[in-house]
Amino acid sequence: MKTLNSPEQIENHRKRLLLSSFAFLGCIFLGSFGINSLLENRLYLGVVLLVFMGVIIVFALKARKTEHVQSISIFLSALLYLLALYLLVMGGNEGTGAYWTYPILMLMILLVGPHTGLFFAVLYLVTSIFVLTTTLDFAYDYEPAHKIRIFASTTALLVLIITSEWIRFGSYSAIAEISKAHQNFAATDALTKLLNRHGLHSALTRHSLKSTAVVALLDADSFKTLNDNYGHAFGDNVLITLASIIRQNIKGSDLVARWGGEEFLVVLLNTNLTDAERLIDKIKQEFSSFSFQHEGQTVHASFSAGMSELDDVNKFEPSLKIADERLYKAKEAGKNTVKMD
Ligand SMILES: Nc1nc2c(ncn2[C@@H]2O[C@H](COP(=O)(O)OP(=O)(O)OP(=O)(O)O)[C@@H](O)[C@H]2O)c(=O)[nH]1
Repeated sequence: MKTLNSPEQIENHRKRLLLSSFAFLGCIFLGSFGINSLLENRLYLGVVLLVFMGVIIVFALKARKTEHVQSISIFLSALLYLLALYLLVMGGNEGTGAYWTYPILMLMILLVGPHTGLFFAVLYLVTSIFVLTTTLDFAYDYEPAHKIRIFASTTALLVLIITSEWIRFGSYSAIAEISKAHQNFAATDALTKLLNRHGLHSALTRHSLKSTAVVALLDADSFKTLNDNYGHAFGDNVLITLASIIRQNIKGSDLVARWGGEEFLVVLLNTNLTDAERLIDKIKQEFSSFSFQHEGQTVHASFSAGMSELDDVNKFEPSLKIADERLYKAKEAGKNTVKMD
């Protein structure tokens, strides 16, 4: 079975299952009642039921192949509304049509959810008041007491199903929010609030590069010494500051992640090595001239970087390897350096 990754996919899956089970039930009930009505010479009713059965089957099959099933669901709910109204007005077989409106109305709301479902429910109640209180020549002649019972039980059913749908939708929205928060949490580095490795990988797979991008791997210089001399909290502050300087200098569409302890990875989109080097150099200047304070003393930090080109998301790992090799060269060249070859 295909894995359902988002609440939206789960909701679409629920509707698909609902349509399939209704198509199955529809074949049994609409089919047998339709054929029976034809055999008993109730031509219109028989044709309506059989045509409806066909429509449901076609749409249930179509929904299996469609990603977003809401438009199909709204269309089917409108047809279900008309079918329920038809059964109420014409009375089906000797007035029993009204009984069949109950499952039909239930499905009409389950298919579209609480918001659109409320619209259909109110529409049905208003039209059924009109139908039950007006004398129509072609309509089934219900007993007055029967009319009141039909209306009262329909109202009770619709109120219950709409309420339960609102509750389901409320819990579903809460779960969706929690799930989103967990996804963000799993993709974010706690210290710098940048993406973490996992977050960058997933963000990158969502991108299809329109033109060349550049991968830059930045590594804070002599960070162990900074930690040893000024403490871990000071080191943390240096990392937070570097993260913030990078973020301020890149475009919203670029990606930046904390790659490891004191290592940051930047993916600059739609650019080339020359322009990207200019930008990383600017970040380097800004960072190295930043004055950190420690017990009245001013401390400066720096980073080294290696850069490489990326023309295909699938070639990320080889590009990263090249950037890493160039970062190593930058460290060997005396640190506080950017290497792009
Ligand atoms: N404060 C702080 N330090 C960290 C964190 N993550 C890793 N480090 C430290 O970063 C230091 C990295 O040290 P090394 O890998 O030896 O690198 P370096 O001292 O920067 O040396 P070069 O890379 O050659 O410049 C280690 O001492 C880690 O403990 C963190 O989240 N906060």
